Amino acid sequence: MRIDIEDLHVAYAGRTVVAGAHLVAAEGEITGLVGPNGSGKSTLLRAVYRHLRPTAGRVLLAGTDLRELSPVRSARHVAALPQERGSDFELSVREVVAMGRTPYKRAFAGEDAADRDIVSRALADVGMDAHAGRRFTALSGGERQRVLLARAFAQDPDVLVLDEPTNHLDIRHQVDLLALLRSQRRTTLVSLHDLNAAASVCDRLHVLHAGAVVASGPPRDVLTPELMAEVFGVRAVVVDHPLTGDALIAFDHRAPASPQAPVSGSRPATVRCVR
Ligand SMILES: Nc1ncnc2c1ncn2[C@@H]1O[C@H](COP(=O)(O)OP(=O)(O)OP(=O)(O)O)[C@@H](O)[C@H]1O
Repeated sequence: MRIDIEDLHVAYAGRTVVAGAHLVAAEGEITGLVGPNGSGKSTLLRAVYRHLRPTAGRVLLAGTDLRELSPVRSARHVAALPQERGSDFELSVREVVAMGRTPYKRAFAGEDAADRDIVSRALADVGMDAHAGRRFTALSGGERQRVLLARAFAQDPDVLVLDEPTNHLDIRHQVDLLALLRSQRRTTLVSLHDLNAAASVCDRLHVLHAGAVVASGPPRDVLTPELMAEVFGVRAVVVDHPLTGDALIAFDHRAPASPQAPVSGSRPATVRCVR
């Protein structure tokens, strides 16, 4: 199922932080959302997984406004890894992952064999099967992250919405997770800070800046040195990755592109939208 975001506006207490965003997450593709701190990535994703109500515009799931679906019906289609990584579950790891089956259960119905299989597979997919009996609150940040991803997988959604899923993960678990997302071929909308990870895993990228989408397209078309300077305020060159051939962004970690960071409320003048 595809997601269409049309003229989306989202505000906190009257302050608009996503202003007229348009983007498509195509069926079966990995669509990446990148942008500086505070550019509105999490806010946009919160509107997609219905944590926030847009002040204007729409989020369409296969052509239907998400708001027309009941919360249970939309939870069967869209699962999220939010940035709020619930630390207050006094539950075992397995119980947290089993919460992903809730949209399919009648009130007070227990797990059946199919649910147990799905939960076990989700735990194995994130490499947390050996920890199934542990208390969620006793896990490390990266382990919690993987359990919450397993909960999203257990929801068996058509669309995955992932806010910084590689946060806290060591490099091997980052690589495993990104490979898993690619192999699933599910419609995935994912925010990522690591632009090299985004370049290698995403079919298309959308760059958010000051609440607006300022560039969209295949990673190699979008992640240019000019965009890196104007949107992120850093110097970089883009080369071919010697192992994979993907775009590899080599940053100058010694000096920014300009003495001051880009002002978060102002949009770059010259970034070109690639469609
Ligand atoms: N719960 C909130 N209440 C009020 N303002 C908020 C809230 N959450 C975020 N904001 C503000 O909205 C703007 C966009 O924040 P958002 O978290 O969407 O950005 P982001 O691109 O995900 O940032 P980051 O890369 O730092 O995670 C920021 O100015 C932020 O301060």
